[in-house]
Amino acid sequence: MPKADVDPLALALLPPKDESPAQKAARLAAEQEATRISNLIDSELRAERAQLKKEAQNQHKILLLGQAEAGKSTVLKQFQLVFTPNQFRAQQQHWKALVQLNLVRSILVICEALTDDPSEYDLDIDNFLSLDPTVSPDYSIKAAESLLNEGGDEDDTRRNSYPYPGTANAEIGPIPEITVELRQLKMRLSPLYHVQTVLIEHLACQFDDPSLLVAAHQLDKAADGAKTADFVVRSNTSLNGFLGKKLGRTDEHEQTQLRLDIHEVNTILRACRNDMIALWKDPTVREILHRRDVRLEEGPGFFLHEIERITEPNYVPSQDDVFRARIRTLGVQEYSFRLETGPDKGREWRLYDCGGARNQRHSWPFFDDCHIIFLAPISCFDQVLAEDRRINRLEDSMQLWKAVCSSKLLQNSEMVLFLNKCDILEAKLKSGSKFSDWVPQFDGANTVADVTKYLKGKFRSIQKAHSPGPRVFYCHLTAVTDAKSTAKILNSVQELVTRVQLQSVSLL
Ligand SMILES: Nc1nc2c(ncn2[C@@H]2O[C@H](COP(=O)(O)OP(=O)(O)OP(=O)(O)O)[C@@H](O)[C@H]2O)c(=O)[nH]1
Ligand SMILES: [Mg+2]
Repeated sequence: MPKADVDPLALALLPPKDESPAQKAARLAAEQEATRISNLIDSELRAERAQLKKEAQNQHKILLLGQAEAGKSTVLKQFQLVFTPNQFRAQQQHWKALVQLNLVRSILVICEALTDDPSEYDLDIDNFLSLDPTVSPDYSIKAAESLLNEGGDEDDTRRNSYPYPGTANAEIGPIPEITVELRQLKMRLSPLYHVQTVLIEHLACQFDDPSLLVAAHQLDKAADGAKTADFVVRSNTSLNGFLGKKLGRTDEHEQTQLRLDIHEVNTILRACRNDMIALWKDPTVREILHRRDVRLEEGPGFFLHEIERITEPNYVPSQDDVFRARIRTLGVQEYSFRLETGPDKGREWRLYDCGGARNQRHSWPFFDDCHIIFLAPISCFDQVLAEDRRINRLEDSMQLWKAVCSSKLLQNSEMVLFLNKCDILEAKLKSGSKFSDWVPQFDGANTVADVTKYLKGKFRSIQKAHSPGPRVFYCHLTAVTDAKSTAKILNSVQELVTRVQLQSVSLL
């Protein structure tokens, strides 16, 4: 045989030339055993793969997508209430610290606004309440003309720069004088900075997320001028995991300390109750907020109308409080449950709640066998993204919808669009905000019916133009903080997903 044709590996595996019969028998036995073990591993792997495939077929994956504050985490809570109500109720009390924190943050926003020295007041309200501290200081938005322009490219030359009226920095007229009484009130409420720190620490333990502790300490340091810091729920924390968790610390002393701190929080909140109510009711305060264009009522986690109830000694969050409590999602939060009733009983649902801020979207997990619930908050037609103040929020939702519809990986996914926050839209239109001031092409009446009809048409045409293949347009007008109407919608989503599954099985 020519030298080049010799396989060096085969040569190396040849038995030794001087192998004795006993050595040969031992070698063959060892080879046989190795083959048996290899076959066993192969068959175990095959069985495992088949099991995973079976489980995947028996599972529905739903991605909740949309920009920050669209309502995705709220839909997740609604799913929990509709499909695993016992679990939801069992966990209701765990939301208490978050509701208290939302309330305290609102009060501190007001305290920050109570200054007549403009150099002292540069509070970025969106960030203070919920979002990234790293936002652009540019308070312009895209031209309304390009707002609903379907192509929606990123051409800066088509942007109109004009001041955004919904920001804290857009001061409208002079600030009324801050009376001695108000200054004293503000002083008496200063222990709330400490309350805020303790609550964040407490939540950090519930979430088992030390980075929240960092946020708490930053707040501590900046107690006399806290302007940033955020509270978040991170990926790899499942909702079930977070809420089911006991205080995460192992050290008994620390746990006791934390409980004492929480006791202290409740005491301080009760002691500050009347001052908080007085602050929120004060006409001068309202005027200052108006002048500074701080619109707390429209923001997330607004509990100022319920100070008395929330500061009660035995306060337990109501169902409604849970839906209104605000915490930002970072990364992807997973939540799974099995249907307890109906024809699809036993089927596992896996929901993926994705952080919607711009810097979170790269981690959205797209699967080729999932369905999408896309939330577009339509009340924010006159607002900009907190993380990029050049971008109008409605425009951002449309661009995002376009990107999701265009995805090739998602071409077989059903997409259900929730035009959300219809309740806020209604209040806004009724209070005099004109949709056509922001969307000049809109020539309908300034009513929810006309505005939603118009927006439905826009989203429908984006889907039609950008989907890789034909796709049915499923759209609901929602206010996902409302349990009753949302339950109906989630049931119809469940029926849709089940029907699609049955169809795909019958096609196989
Ligand atoms: N009034 C009203 N508030 C809503 C509605 N949907 C959501 N919210 C509130 O808006 C805030 C933000 O909702 P989330 O569900 O946390 O938003 P998200 O999409 O998960 O936001 P990220 O986690 O930042 O991506 C919460 O305080 C909700 O209670 C709605 O339809 N109406
Ligand atoms: Mg969220």
